[in-house]
Amino acid sequence: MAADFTFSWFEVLLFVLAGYLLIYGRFFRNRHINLPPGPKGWPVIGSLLQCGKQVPIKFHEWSQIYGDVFSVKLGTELVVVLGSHDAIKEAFVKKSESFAERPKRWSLSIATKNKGITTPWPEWKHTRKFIVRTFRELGAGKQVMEERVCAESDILVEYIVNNKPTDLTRVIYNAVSNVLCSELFGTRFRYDDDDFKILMKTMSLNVSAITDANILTFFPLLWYLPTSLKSKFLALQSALASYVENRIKECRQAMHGGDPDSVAEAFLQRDDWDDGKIGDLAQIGKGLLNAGADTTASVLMWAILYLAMNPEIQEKCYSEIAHVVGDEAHVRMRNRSKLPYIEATCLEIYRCSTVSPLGVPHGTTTDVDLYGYRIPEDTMVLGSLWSVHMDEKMWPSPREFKPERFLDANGEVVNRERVIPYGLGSRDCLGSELAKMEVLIFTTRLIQKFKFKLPSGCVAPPMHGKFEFVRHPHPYDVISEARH
Ligand code: HEM
Repeated sequence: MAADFTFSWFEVLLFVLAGYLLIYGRFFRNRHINLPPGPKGWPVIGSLLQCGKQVPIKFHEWSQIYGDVFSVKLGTELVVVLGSHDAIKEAFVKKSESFAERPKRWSLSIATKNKGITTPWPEWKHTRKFIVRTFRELGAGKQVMEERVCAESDILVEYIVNNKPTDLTRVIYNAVSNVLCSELFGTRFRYDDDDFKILMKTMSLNVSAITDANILTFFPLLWYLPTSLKSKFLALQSALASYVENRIKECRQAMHGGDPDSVAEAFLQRDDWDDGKIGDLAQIGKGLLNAGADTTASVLMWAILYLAMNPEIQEKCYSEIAHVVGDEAHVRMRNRSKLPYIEATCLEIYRCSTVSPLGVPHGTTTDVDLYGYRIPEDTMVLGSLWSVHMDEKMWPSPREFKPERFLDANGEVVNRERVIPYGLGSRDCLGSELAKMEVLIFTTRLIQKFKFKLPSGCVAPPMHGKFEFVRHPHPYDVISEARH
């Protein structure tokens, strides 16, 4: 219990000293290594203050000063940042074995109980492979996934209030979370279901708790102190895990014995399944909810904002969809090649929104050489997707929203491989196939049904967005005018 811990000042001082000696032991070891260059930070806090609130923008500036690979001290943590497409490819694809871990840090280990996927858990490879296969079977094989996304996009349309300035964040979150629940547990929920409302509330609190708890990664000694940051973070993680565990138990009761139609059912049908593993499966499910809902919802919120701010682009998208599939049929993944302007618009949405600007931290499995520098084992490595997507040499006027930059003179889509919202390599986004489907089907369904406009006289929100763990747009109201 938090209140039972009392320390004298002398004990605190001893504790802090011991901790920093330990950490600086590592620092002195690293001093003799040929680390990538980077900004000089202060003792103890490193360069945290220089980063400010717009960390990816600062990292982009530093990559222009120090090069494609630079290092920075954040608190007590040495972080290596990869600031270009080439550097990310070199590390995460070509030297994937050395960069494939997640860093062994307390926040990650405690939050995941060292289980799940986004975790320094020895079994992550095995688990990841199984989930990718299950998603593939639900997606490509039986097309259950696409049907579910189409059905949810129609329900979303019903919930969107016409002609009244409205913030759509909540309904968009409901829709993408419901798709995830369908994939994970085989059931969707009514948006007014009490259990679903609790899940939504817990997930939204969890997003801020994860962002706030970042500081604990950079000052790991804080984990030993009974701070409210830590207790809030742990309480929300455990609430989410027990929610998932209850859904898995329901799923087990409803199992029909045929081909699995959800991730939970696929696990429950495995030969090596026993009920003692239910906690592990809950951690896996929790990880998928954490990783999949906020990111996808944020891309869709950016999409609506960019469309509302660019009526001509919105109309071009509508005309192409109306011409190729009409007003009623859903756009399907197989239609993509016939919809180059839509594909270009989605690429531009991904690029301009870059909702995961620094990806998920990687950890080195061994001392490794990169671009002539030496990176020590278990160093935190971040791929700056923001730098890739804001590279002026590749994307002139990178802050402008211009789908045309992805179309050549013949109207063919170009440079799609230079947009990497899902990362690269063996730890890239595990849910990317589902997410791509959701972004395409939801965005096109909304364009088919509505004309989005910013309320007259209203100033667009600041477009730099809020850089949290996920990059969100600032809250905004939009008018959704029904087309038919
Ligand atoms: C548009 C939406 C999404 C974006 C932009 C996105 C982006 C990313 C990125 C950048 C990473 C880190 C890659 C790396 O470490 O190099 C990642 C990892 C991950 N994503 Fe996504 N993601 C999205 C949706 C989803 C969805 C829907 C799911 C689940 C169904 C999901 C599950 C995961 C998981 C589990 C990981 C960690 C993989 C691992 O550690 O091996 N993501 N995502």
